[in-house]
Amino acid sequence: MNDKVFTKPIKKQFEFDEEVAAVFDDMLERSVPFYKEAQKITEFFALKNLNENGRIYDLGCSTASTLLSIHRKLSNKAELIGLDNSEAMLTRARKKCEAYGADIEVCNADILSYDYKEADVFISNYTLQFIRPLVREELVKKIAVSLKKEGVFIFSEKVISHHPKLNKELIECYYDFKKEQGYSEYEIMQKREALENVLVPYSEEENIKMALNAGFSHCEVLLRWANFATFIAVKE
Ligand SMILES: C[S@@+](CC[C@H](N)C(=O)[O-])C[C@H]1O[C@@H](n2cnc3c(N)ncnc32)[C@H](O)[C@@H]1O
Ligand SMILES: O=C(O)C(=O)C[C@]1(C(=O)O)C=C[C@@H](O)C=C1
Repeated sequence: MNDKVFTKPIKKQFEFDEEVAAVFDDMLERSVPFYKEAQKITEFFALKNLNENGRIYDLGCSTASTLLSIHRKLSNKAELIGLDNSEAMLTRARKKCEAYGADIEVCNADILSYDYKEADVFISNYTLQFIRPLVREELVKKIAVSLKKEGVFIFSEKVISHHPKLNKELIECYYDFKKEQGYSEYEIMQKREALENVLVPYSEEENIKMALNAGFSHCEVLLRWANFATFIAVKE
């Protein structure tokens, strides 16, 4: 279904509710530049670092698109677990997994308080930005602790620049992308307002620093387009 959520005046802050979940796959493909490429690169590095009988967690799995793409390429036995706290998203995730006959566990859980088991890979695409900065680093620490030695954390985020002129241009560049995707100026502004104080992006450097502070030995960018980036953090 086509995303028309912001064609009408907004009444509340952005939420992953029924209305958003119903159009979410279209919203992401048209709102995140190179979304499919980010998913492919996530899939590649996730599979490279997954051991036989290993475990992958996807934090903020939404409709399970990423885990389904990993599942399609899986050659060994592994546990794929998606966590999300939006039942509207999870209903769609379960339907998709059933339709593809994919053995993926999707749970309604808060990624901040979940009791993680040891895992080979953690993924969190476009989700940390929705976690309050005060607790975001605590969550990344929890991920680092729960990863096996040599495990990886792959995450994608909207990013900002601390160079004011460049930051303004990055946003302009992004809005041009959205217009090309068929969003009107009105929809873009409405969504911008709804996301205010809900989506709190860090810069590329701040994301890397956060991962290093949380106990990862290395973190770098795998993919970046203007104000969107995919990172990999390695535990040694
Ligand atoms: C932008 S979407 C993620 C997109 C998805 N990872 C993908 O690549 O298709 C963010 C998701 O995080 C979930 N979320 C936000 N805060 C959460 C929390 N504290 N616990 C669990 N899920 C959360 C939302 O419900 C939403 O589905
Ligand atoms: O549309 C925007 O302005 C965005 O920031 C895109 C974005 C994201 O980056 O997570 C915001 C909310 C939705 O979850 C989908 C995509």
